[in-house]
Amino acid sequence: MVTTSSPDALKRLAAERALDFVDSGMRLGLGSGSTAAHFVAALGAKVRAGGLDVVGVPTSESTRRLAVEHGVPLTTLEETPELDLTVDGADEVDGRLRLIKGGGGALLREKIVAASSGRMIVIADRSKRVARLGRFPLPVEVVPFGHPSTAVRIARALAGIGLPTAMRLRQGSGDGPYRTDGGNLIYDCDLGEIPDPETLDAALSAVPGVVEHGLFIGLCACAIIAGPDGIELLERG
Ligand SMILES: O=C[C@H](O)[C@H](O)[C@H](O)COP(=O)(O)O
Repeated sequence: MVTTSSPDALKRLAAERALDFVDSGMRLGLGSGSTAAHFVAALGAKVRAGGLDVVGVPTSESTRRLAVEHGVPLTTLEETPELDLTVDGADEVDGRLRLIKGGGGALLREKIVAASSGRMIVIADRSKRVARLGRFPLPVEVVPFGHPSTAVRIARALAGIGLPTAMRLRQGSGDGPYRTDGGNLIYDCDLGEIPDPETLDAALSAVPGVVEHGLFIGLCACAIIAGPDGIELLERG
């Protein structure tokens, strides 16, 4: 039984539980964000203790640095195109294991790594579990070339399926817009509840200039959700 409901303690609890799914010899995708950081730390501790022989592909430069710091051996998708398991966080998870990701800007590499994995497990605290996706602004990654024009076409695509069109270009910590690890830009879309994520997925993917978006559909096989009363395991049937 968990004695604290602090979000960070719950994130760590979910991350540590994910270690049960990791076996020696596995090729792992290493997610990004604060929950995934707990997993990388726990994984590194087990590797350093000599109990685990794994390699990992990081989904962001920050995860790469963290993995090095914690002694997790790394590889790349160029060297290791197929992975066994990815463990990653999420901004929202619904009951059908559909996700919104990309709050930290790592959605493109995260989706490539998850799609390259035999299995994706999401780790999250209870606040991420939703009945319907969309309260969290949906990140849409676009190439810098002509991005205001791409934004107009994203808005038209949203309006075409009856969704709100409010969006904003994500700002960086200094001057200018936020840049992803791949040098792209992100528009965060305030959609509210998304009635049909699959239709939205198709509509956004069809806009030239959109590199990727934060809806992850059909990728997650299992979610480990930690709450003050314990862990809930959601698995795809
Ligand atoms: O781009 C960031 C990733 O999709 C993260 O996994 C997601 O934002 C969840 O992050 P956190 O575990 O920090 O809430």
